[in-house]
Amino acid sequence: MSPELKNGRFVRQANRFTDRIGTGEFPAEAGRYQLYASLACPWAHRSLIVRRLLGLEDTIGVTIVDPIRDERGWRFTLSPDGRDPVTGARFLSELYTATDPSYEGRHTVPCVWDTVSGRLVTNDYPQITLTLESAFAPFHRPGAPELYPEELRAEIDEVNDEVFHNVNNGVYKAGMAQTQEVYEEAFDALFATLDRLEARLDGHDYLVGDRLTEADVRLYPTLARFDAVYHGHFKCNLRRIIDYPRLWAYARRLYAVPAFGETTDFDHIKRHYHETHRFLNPYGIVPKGPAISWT
Ligand SMILES: N[C@@H](CCC(=O)N[C@@H](CS)C(=O)NCC(=O)O)C(=O)O
Repeated sequence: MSPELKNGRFVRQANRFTDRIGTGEFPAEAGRYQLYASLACPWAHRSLIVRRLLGLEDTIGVTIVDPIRDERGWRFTLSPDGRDPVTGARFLSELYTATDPSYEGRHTVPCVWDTVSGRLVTNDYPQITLTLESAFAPFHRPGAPELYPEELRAEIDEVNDEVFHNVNNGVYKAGMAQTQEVYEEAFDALFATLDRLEARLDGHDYLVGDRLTEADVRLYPTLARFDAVYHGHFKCNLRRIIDYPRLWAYARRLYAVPAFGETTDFDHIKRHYHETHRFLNPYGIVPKGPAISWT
């Protein structure tokens, strides 16, 4: 990653491709779109969880990138011939360039490719899960959960906002900080929010409305990566998730759901961060621990 830094502060780039499936030239259709994801990336993890929860595996294909990103970016080296089976590309960047030859931002996952027009529709990760929940509703499996119900949206949005700034992106702000002050600010906000979430889960299995929602989908990927990566690599070490009894029980409860557990790959997670972020970990040594059982 080439972090976006302003005064020692990590400021995440805006999402460049923001067309929406279900509008205009991009109708929701089975077999038309391909999702590109890394099992290491928390933003991509959300979309893999929702695809699986809603039973969209046969509707939307997925290509998983190699967990290690080198100077050429995400690669399709998990395929036997090193090429994405859908587009034939070797690097994710080829999909970005095919869509906009002048694009100069980072080539990020998750993103969604349209096989009909041969271009990227979106790399707007907060919108991707909402699109799977709304535009693809006709393709959901019977009994699929409604993750963003109308009556809970205001509360879900409020929780998501705090979780995004202080937790999902908060760990990156702490980990990428280049001044002590910026680091401590992110660190304090992160643990203050984790404390609030711990209190919020008192007597509740889920964050909002006593049911599984988009709020849980967005918090979980950060919890899954926390003790294995963020605690050490990003210096988020006031406490671990296993030190929070309710958050830890909640994280394991979600992990037991196949859509969460089976999309959680600790090997990709640990190798990606420690081997890719050489500016934080110059020798690329991957820690052997921690010994934590999620089951
Ligand atoms: N699209 C967002 C979030 C997605 C994102 O950051 N994905 C990371 C992986 S966790 C990525 O693909 N990074 C590629 C790069 O930095 O070159 C962004 O641009 O910040």
